Amino acid sequence: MASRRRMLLKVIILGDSGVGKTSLLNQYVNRKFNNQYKATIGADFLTKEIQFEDRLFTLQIWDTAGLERFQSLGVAFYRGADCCVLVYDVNVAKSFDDLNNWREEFLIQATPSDPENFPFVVLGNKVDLDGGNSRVISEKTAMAWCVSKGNIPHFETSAKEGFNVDAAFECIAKNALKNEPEEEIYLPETIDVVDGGWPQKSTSCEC
Ligand SMILES: Nc1nc2c(ncn2[C@@H]2O[C@H](COP(=O)(O)OP(=O)(O)OP(=O)(O)O)[C@@H](O)[C@H]2O)c(=O)[nH]1
Ligand SMILES: [Mg+2]
Repeated sequence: MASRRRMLLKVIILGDSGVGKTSLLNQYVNRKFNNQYKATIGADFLTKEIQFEDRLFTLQIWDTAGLERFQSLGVAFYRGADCCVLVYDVNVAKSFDDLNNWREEFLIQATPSDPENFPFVVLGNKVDLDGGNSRVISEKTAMAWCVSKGNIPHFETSAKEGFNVDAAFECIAKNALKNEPEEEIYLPETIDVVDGGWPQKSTSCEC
C-alpha cells in the first residue's frame, strides 16, 4: 500500500468580532473576499496543502467567533494547537487593546508545554480602509507590543486587497512547523477494502 508522509499543523485564529478573521482565511484559501459581514458561530476550519522543503503539510486553520455569545469552545479545542494567530483591526483601538486578553486566554486554555515560547503571529488587518486615513494603531505601536511579548512576528494586512495575506500565512506555517517538528501523521494514499465495508479510495489526499 503506497503511503505518503503528511504532517497536520493546527492553527487557531483569535481576535475581536469584525476584525476580519474569516475574511483573511477566505482570502488565503479561496482567494475570495466578501464585503458583507456574517458573524462566525462557534468555530470552523479550512485546510490548505502546503509544500515546504520538499515535504507536504496540511495546514488546518481554525476560524473562531469573536462575538462572546457565539463562543462555545472547550479546552479540548485549543489543545494541540501549533500556532495561534491574533488579529486586530488597525482602525479600532479596542481590538488592539484586546490582544492581550486573547493571548492570555489562549495560553490558559491550550496549556502549551512551553508557554513562553509558544508561536503566536499578530495581524493588523484592514490597512486599506479609507486609504489608510482611519488608522488609529500605528505599526510602531503594534510592533512594540509584539516585541514585549517575546518578538511575536507582526504583519499588516488587507483581506480585501489580498495585501500581505500570503506572506503572513507563510510565516504562520513556518512557526507552526517549528512548534511540532517531531510528530507526524501518515495519511494513506489508498485504503484497502476490509470485508467490502470501507471506501476504496481516500478522499483526504487530493494532491
Ligand atoms: N475594508 C476592509 N474590510 C474588511 C477587511 N477584512 C474584513 N473586512 C470586512 O469586515 C467585516 C468583518 O469581517 P469578518 O471577516 O467577518 O470578521 P470576523 O473577525 O470573522 O468577525 P467574527 O466572525 O464576528 O468574529 C466584513 O464586512 C468584511 O467584509 C479588510 O481587509 N478591509
Ligand atoms: Mg468570522
